[in-house]
Amino acid sequence: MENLPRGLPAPPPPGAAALPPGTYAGQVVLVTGGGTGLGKAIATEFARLGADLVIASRRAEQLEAARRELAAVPGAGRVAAAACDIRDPERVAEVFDAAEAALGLPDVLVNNAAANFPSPAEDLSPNAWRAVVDITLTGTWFMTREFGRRHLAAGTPGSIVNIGASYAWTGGPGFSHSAAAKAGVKSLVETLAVEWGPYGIQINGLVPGLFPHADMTEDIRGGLERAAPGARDARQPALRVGAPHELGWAATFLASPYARFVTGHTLVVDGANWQRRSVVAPEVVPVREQLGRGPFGG
Ligand SMILES: CCCCCCCCCCCCCC(=O)SCCNC(=O)CCNC(=O)[C@H](O)C(C)(C)COP(=O)(O)OP(=O)(O)OC[C@H]1O[C@@H](n2cnc3c(N)ncnc32)[C@H](O)[C@@H]1OP(=O)(O)O
Ligand SMILES: NC(=O)c1ccc[n+]([C@@H]2O[C@H](COP(=O)([O-])OP(=O)(O)OC[C@H]3O[C@@H](n4cnc5c(N)ncnc54)[C@H](OP(=O)(O)O)[C@@H]3O)[C@@H](O)[C@H]2O)c1
Repeated sequence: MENLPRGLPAPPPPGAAALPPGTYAGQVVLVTGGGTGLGKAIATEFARLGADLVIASRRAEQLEAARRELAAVPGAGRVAAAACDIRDPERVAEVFDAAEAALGLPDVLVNNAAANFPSPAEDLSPNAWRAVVDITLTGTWFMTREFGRRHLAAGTPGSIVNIGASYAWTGGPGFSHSAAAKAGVKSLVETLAVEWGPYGIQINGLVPGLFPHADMTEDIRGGLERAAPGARDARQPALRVGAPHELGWAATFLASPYARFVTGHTLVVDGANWQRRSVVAPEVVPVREQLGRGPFGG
């Protein structure tokens, strides 16, 4: 038989559950950025397993639409939406107050919200840098801090999943702000797993590879189109990109009772794309050129 490359098999279809039904019944799960893209896919898998959900991000209208969708997932518990800019620690505390009053202190926090746009490093204004680092790293810290303090005060266990990116290890040409912030997010996982483990708080990272979805920002979509026009599957060792529900399965596993001894770990779900380095890698194309920018200062 011919040994043709076929890539990694497709996952089971959306709607299948990776854990026993009701794994999260009676548990409250808070997902930042749970109204769009991968955050919504992650929230969907928690809903399918019976969780009560809180989704939080800035745009109330889009959150409300997602809230309705999530409430309709078979097996879902109650679903609440909270408009929140995670850069604002007071608003973050209010969201936890409201969640506690309505559903109970979240047992699981998924720090999924992040900000990103491609740019040559030398073009970034101080404010552009701050916007990305403040949302991705500092916002993640504000959410984590609030969650940790409340569990420490109550003497209850909890589980945190931080969504990362593989350029936390490799660096991210064209994404200097986001790569630096994601490296900080990964470092928080490693620090807090040790610091809060004695109090029963588990924290892991979860890194998506390339997971295209309908909510991708125009900037990211445009960068992707320029860098990888057409056949994206062929550019992955798996010969396919990720399906958002696959990431949801990984998140529900990491925060579940079946992964209680896994902490301080970052799981990469990318079909080994980030390992694809070689001394004869493809020709170097400067970031300015990849982004269709003219000479700096020109
Ligand atoms: C090399 C390329 C390869 C491509 C391959 C793709 C691979 C894909 C990999 C997949 C990885 C996927 C990973 C993911 O998907 S991560 C998730 C991506 N999703 C988001 O980022 C959603 C949220 N994003 C936002 O709200 C906004 O984009 C930002 C982050 C801006 C925050 O909004 P906020 O309302 O807080 O801020 P602001 O509007 O007041 O702006 C603040 C400052 O920022 C400057 N600013 C804003 N935009 C740009 C810009 N485009 N170029 C240069 N600068 C820009 C702006 O001028 C201002 O600076 P100044 O004027 O005051 O100085
Ligand atoms: N898609 C991929 O291929 C990929 C690859 C690697 C890593 N990731 C990571 O996966 C996660 C989700 O990304 P995505 O692709 O699903 O992108 P997305 O749809 O653009 O999601 C970003 C979410 O974060 C929320 N958000 C942004 N700024 C916020 C703020 N200040 N306060 C509260 N919420 C905020 C956004 O909602 P509002 O705008 O309403 O606030 C949005 O729901 C991110 O951590 C990203 O870095 C994605």
